[in-house]
Amino acid sequence: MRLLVKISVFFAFVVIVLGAFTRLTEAGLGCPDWPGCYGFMKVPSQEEHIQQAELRFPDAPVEHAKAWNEMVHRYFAGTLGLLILAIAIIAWVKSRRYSHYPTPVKLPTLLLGLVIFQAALGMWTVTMNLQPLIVMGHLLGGFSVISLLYLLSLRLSSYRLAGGDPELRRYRGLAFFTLLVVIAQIALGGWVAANYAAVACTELPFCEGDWTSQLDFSGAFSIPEADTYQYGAHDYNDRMTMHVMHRVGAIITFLVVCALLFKCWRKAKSHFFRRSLLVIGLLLSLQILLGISNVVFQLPLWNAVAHNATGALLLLSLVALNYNLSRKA
Ligand code: HEM
Repeated sequence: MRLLVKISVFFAFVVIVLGAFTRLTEAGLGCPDWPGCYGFMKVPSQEEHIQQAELRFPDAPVEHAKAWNEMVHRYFAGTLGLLILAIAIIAWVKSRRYSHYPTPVKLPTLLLGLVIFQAALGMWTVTMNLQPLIVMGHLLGGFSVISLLYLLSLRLSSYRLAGGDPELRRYRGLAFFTLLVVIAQIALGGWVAANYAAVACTELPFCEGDWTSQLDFSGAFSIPEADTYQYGAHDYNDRMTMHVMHRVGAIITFLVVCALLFKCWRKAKSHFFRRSLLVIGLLLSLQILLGISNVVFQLPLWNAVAHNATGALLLLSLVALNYNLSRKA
């Protein structure tokens, strides 16, 4: 089961990266239906199938590259769903057969429920034409799945620091608060991405022109009526406000994470904790650099994919720190 969970963490990471790639190549609606693609289980390629597809969906001509991006994401996500199902079944069976050897059951069951909900969000992403709340929810769902899988993998591994570090345990509250701040920042990033607000503010450190008088907070967190949300439905002021919120969030996140790292570093005695603090610091710096490059270079594809992937890794590094701070054995 331990190996299966580790493989699933890796798979979840691949699914997250493929999800970002799909969105950024504007392939979110590459297949207008779900779970198939134009009614087929793979992208239609033969002439006769393409004709059938275009008869079924006259408003959505087949674009092979986009459709394949979307389908590869779905195949990997489907495989991840099966892996999580297998983990849940193994956990249930083990906990019944070997009651003297405790096997986590609640976490695998929660994961199974979450991955089913995540599949539903994937479907609504398509059927509701990229509604931003659904797109952001799908991003957060993916990050939740990988976090819980990683937590399960930590629970199944033996602790490398027997007894933990009692000096550091006092920072559990701060570590948990930092985790919540990072989750909020990820949600803001998801909102910017889902509303195509990345290029709504092109200067640093803040936006061009008289941006302060154009801020519109209620507009930024509303959802306008629209037939499709591809390429965004908000006006400039709303998008610029979303973008500014994510930048302010980045400053707050930076300060809170640095405070945690600074306090823990002074008390940490083991290499184990020092290494994990270093990893968090490196991921935070990389994430901020990638965020700034998103703005300076106007959202290059691989930069934006890397910003998403590093966000996931930063989250995992904080999940691990939180878990290890409270772990005793
Ligand atoms: C700790 C800091 C940060 C975290 C955790 C974070 C996280 C995220 C996440 C998860 C996304 C959504 C990615 C996606 O859906 O593909 C995002 C989007 C974005 N972030 Fe950040 N971010 C951080 C800092 C920054 C900074 C400092 C900037 C710029 C100054 C920035 C600029 C952007 C932009 C422009 C997007 C939209 C990208 C797109 O449309 O794909 N981020 N961020």
